[in-house]
Amino acid sequence: MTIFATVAAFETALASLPSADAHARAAAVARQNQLTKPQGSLGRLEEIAGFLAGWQGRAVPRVDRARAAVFAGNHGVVARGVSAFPASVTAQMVGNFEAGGAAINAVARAAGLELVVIPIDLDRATADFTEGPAMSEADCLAALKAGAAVVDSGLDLLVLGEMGIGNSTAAAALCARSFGGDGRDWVGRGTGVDDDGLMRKVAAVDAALATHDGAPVTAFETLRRVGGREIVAIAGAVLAARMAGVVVVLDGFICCSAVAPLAASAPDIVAHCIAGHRSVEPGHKRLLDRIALEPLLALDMRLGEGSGAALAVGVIRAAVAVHAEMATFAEAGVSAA
Ligand SMILES: O=C(O)c1ccc[n+]([C@@H]2O[C@H](COP(=O)([O-])O)[C@@H](O)[C@H]2O)c1
Ligand SMILES: Cc1cc2nc[nH]c2cc1C
Repeated sequence: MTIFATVAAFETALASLPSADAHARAAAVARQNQLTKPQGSLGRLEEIAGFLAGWQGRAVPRVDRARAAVFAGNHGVVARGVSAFPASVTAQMVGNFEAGGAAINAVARAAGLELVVIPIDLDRATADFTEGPAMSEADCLAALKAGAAVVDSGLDLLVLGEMGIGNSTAAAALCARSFGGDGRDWVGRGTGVDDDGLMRKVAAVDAALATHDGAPVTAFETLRRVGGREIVAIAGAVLAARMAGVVVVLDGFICCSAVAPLAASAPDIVAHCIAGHRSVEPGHKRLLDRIALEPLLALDMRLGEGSGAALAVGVIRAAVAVHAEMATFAEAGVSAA
């Protein structure tokens, strides 16, 4: 993917994002308004059908080929005691994903999603970003490319997720550096740290902000400095999906944090994205407000691994089904208003 060959190509792509097909969207809205229901009565299901129609360029959208991609990475900042779990759990959970035993496996099966798992250099954690950049330029570009590789233009929907012990601290740092605020504004309990762990997370984010203060606040530099490989890969997948016109379903706080540095310079970057759910990690609501996405579900989840986004696919499938299958007033002989 040439847009990830160089940093300049990446930033240029961000500055020239394609739009949805307005004609296909208008045709979908016109069809919705003829279906046997009071106009607007299917609420956000109607909006989802129009949204998919616009990005797929067809008046009657479909969800035949849907993929979930879960990226995994390890984080040097774990040395600061920021997670309730040891870093070794990242690779162990990848093994669990590959064996089919994790929550995402079950939810993906229930939602009719193909699942791909992409561990990125798990034996080579990022550097501790409280002290310097998490990644080299080459490593960050490689992670963007790993993300882009899960996108193919034949997909009807792409669900994104992540696994990485310590990555809720990286997510908080990405949000703070992109949107302002400090550790206290963006940090939460992640996998379930106690009060001391929470204080260590706040301190790590504040230290990272100080260390990288003065460095350029571009999308690439923020990803490279305080991100992690799995998060950068999600950013790459979101941008590649946009270029291919593929709708993305985002998961929780960490997954959504991947778009924070992009949204800071290109607010329209999430125009092809649906927020699958709102996680209980407190930064997630703040982040969704900043990127103006309204989550489909709010089920008090905080698992990650794409689970909330995959669950939302059931709602999206139903939106597409009613749009495609309902009779119009004329077809059913029902009197219109
Ligand atoms: O999706 C979320 O909002 C979410 C909230 C809390 C934790 N997680 C998951 O837990 C891990 C990060 O938590 P932590 O405490 O290790 O930073 C990572 O593997 C995420 O997938 C995910
Ligand atoms: C067990 C476990 C499963 C996960 N899935 C996503 N993040 C996770 C973190 C932990 C600790």
